Amino acid sequence: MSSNRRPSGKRRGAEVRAACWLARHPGFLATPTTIATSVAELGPTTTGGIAAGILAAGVAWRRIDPDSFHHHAAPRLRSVRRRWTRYHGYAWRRNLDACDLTVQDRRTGAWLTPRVVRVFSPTPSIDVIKVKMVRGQSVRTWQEQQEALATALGAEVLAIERTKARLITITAVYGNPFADIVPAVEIPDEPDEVDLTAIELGDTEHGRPWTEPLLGTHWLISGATGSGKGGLLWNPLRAMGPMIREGLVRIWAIDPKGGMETEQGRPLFYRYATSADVEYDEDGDEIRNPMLELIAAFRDAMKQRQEELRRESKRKVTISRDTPLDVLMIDELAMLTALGGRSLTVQVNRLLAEIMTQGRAAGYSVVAYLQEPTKDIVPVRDLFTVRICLRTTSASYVDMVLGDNARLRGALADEIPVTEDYAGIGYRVAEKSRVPIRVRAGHVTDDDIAELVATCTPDNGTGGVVVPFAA
Ligand SMILES: Nc1ncnc2c1ncn2[C@@H]1O[C@H](COP(=O)(O)OP(=O)(O)OP(=O)(O)O)[C@@H](O)[C@H]1O
Repeated sequence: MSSNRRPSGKRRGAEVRAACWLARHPGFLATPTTIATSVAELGPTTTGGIAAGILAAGVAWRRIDPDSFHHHAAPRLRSVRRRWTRYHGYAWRRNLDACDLTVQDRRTGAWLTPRVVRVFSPTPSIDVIKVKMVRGQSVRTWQEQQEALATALGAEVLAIERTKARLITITAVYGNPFADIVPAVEIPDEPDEVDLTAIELGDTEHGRPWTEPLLGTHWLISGATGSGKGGLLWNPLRAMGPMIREGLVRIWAIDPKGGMETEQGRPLFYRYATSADVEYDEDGDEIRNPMLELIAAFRDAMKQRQEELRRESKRKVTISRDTPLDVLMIDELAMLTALGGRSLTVQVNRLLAEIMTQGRAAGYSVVAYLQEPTKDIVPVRDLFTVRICLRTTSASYVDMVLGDNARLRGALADEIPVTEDYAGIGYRVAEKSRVPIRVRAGHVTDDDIAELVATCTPDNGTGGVVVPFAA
């Protein structure tokens, strides 16, 4: 039965409110109680020793295994600290007051302050704050004050969305953790220094190396024009340089934008095709498309490798000169999967679906770059296992690349400013927790590419000879 009762106008008693508050914050009583009990039972020296031990263990954890510390402990500690410093008490109330986000109860005259229910700070620059709105407010009330609230909180950008009845989620991004350009990743000296399960691409916002696995995965890199996708093409090549040189990794490169972006690296590639190689008849109809031929040849090579593995009763490839990691890199995938002629797009989508569903165990990976990640542009989108989102032109693209609710959890890629200061900055999400992390690709200059070509050109490369169509 729905209640039509109007609010009584009476506030709950102070003791009831205090009890409710304590029920919501059990740690507030539990912590001093535990300390007091420990002091009474074990004595102050032992209690102090335990506390120092816990602190020392935390410091040691951070020093010995910073990645796992940043993944597991730091977000929790940071969330608690921020909850009580940024989003609590007088500071929180004053900020909301300044933005007209507190509401006066007409009957009691009391000022009602929207309550922070939960704070999660996955990284030092991202806070996700769940707030319970007070009566009379809607998500629109908050969205209208979005800019004022960002200023009051000192955040660079905010996103506000309704997540449940009366609950909103505010995602706040603070500052730019990448004040300096990240240099291009180093080219290792020898192949055994390359880890194909951790290819370095740049830095995370924790100041740690940003790595992604390539063996057994397919990468999708999405970003608007000028967002810095080039860095994510050249850094992995630099990181794998010695393996390319020794024929342990073979790059099959396709550039549907005519080769402007990739021409400089041509000697590195095992196979290479660009839109400039497409042949037309006198009527302008396409008679030969080497880019399609290259994808078909990649698929055929994968089939052959699968057959060899089957004959040897192996489930997975071991990377060697005879069975290298074959990587198909496609700059601007949309040109082949949506924007080409109908026959081309149908064939490319079919081939890619086949390669991406079967290629991983055989050592065949696809790395694709694109600007618009919608399903009609890239029907094979869901087959990519590693996804990176640089600056996007639409808020909806973020979840398309990084998965449901990635934007709400902090990946505000559509809010990355359109300036070169922010080029190469984007988001990735942690596999298990789905927590977004800000990353920046290393900045690869023409000299860095020239160094790569000079030191890592393989002797088995065809220098761009296009293989015949064997589909
Ligand atoms: N990681 C980076 N750090 C600093 N600056 C970068 C970085 N990556 C790219 N830039 C700069 O940003 C500009 C655009 O980069 P880039 O050409 O790689 O963008 P893009 O996403 O490939 O664009 P398009 O889709 O138009 O080819 C370049 O001038 C480049 O120098």
